[in-house]
Amino acid sequence: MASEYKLLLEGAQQLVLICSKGEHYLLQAAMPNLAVLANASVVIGKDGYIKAVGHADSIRRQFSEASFEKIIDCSGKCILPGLVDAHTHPVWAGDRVNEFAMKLAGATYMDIHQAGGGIHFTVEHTQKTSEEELFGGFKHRLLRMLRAGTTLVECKSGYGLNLDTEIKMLRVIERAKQELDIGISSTYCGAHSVPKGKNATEATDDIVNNHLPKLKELDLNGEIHVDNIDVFCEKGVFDLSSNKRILQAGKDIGLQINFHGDELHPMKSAELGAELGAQAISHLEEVSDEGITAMASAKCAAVLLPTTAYILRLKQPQARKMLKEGVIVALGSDFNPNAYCCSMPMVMHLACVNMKMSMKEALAAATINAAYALGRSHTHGSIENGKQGDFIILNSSRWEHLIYQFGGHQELIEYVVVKGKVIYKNESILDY
Ligand SMILES: N=CN[C@@H](CCC(=O)O)C(=O)O
Ligand SMILES: [Zn+2]
Repeated sequence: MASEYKLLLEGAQQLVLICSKGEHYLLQAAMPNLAVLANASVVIGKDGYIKAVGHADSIRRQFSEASFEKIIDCSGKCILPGLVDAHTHPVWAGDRVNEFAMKLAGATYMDIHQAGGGIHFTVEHTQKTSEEELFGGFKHRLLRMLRAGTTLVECKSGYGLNLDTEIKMLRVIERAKQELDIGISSTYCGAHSVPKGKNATEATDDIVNNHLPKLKELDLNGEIHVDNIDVFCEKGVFDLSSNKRILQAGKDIGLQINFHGDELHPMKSAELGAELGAQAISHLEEVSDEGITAMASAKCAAVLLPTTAYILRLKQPQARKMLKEGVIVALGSDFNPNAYCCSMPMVMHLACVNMKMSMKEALAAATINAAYALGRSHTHGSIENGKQGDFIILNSSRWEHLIYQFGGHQELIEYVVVKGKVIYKNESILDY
């Protein structure tokens, strides 16, 4: 094929496609057969999208006349799709390291929240921090995520609570979408907590009557585009009826419903999400059996967050039961000042050890299923013709090392590629 291409990834020991038939998600039954090719290559076009995937010999023959801007010799290495992080809170100011000490000493998440710490502390600091400074911190965190292999990440507002600060956070996220290579799905989470001076009903009224119309206006004039709407559905925060009003109003202006539910108390959030057509619900440590059934039939993804259950010593979400019942299980880091983890390899490791997922299940949950939770699995989450050319290349001959090595991704991830462009090359990796 005589033509010009952006990138050739050549002769990988393992090319982990995830899926190969255009699936938008994988259920448990399909996960043991995760698509993996041996001695394989990938071609990425000038537009950043995948043009060919196959055995190295066949790609070499097919593209013998073609020229490539860059060729990476992947012999002895593994290629995987870029990881997808389906849940983060990465825009904030103020340091909460002291709360870690409080939790180690026995304080619960709600003890700290009700004493004015937690989200309230971060809100106070985020409200008084400039947009420029917030962008600086956010950019630094996104680069950390990229180096850990994340190429698409969901990013929430929610440390503003008042309209001006929520818009400030969303502008910061929008700027990152324009200026950085990492893919972003942005989420309005103005109902992350009830702001001081208001009760939940007043806060709900403000969101429905003021925040959401403003978001619609900003979208229409091209200033900010938001993808998802989120609420913290929790006892003492926003109850089921406030959730219903806010989430439905968000859906009415075109946002995908993707919210926090059934985390600390059983709230029937899963049942509500299924009823409202939610794309995803996160946490679910306290989900009911009926909620699991409802999510499975509504094709509503469960975004499980192993760092939260670990740090807060919560009961683990029932990943095995959800998988068995046909729920689309995805993973997220929940990066936030409470759960300071930017690494999806670490998240997958915790999902395997603490939630009893297999490595194949964890990888599918951190790629195609996480992309599904963000409504992006037609472009992300697997290595297939026509999808965006996002990859990680491991200096290892078996992909499982990405999960098996506990906190070892710095030594393993040699390249991170977004849209066919090398965004990160780990110069400290030596070939032995
Ligand atoms: N549970 C609510 N929100 C976050 C925590 C946010 C914070 O503590 O700042 C979560 O998903 O874990
Ligand atoms: Zn969260």
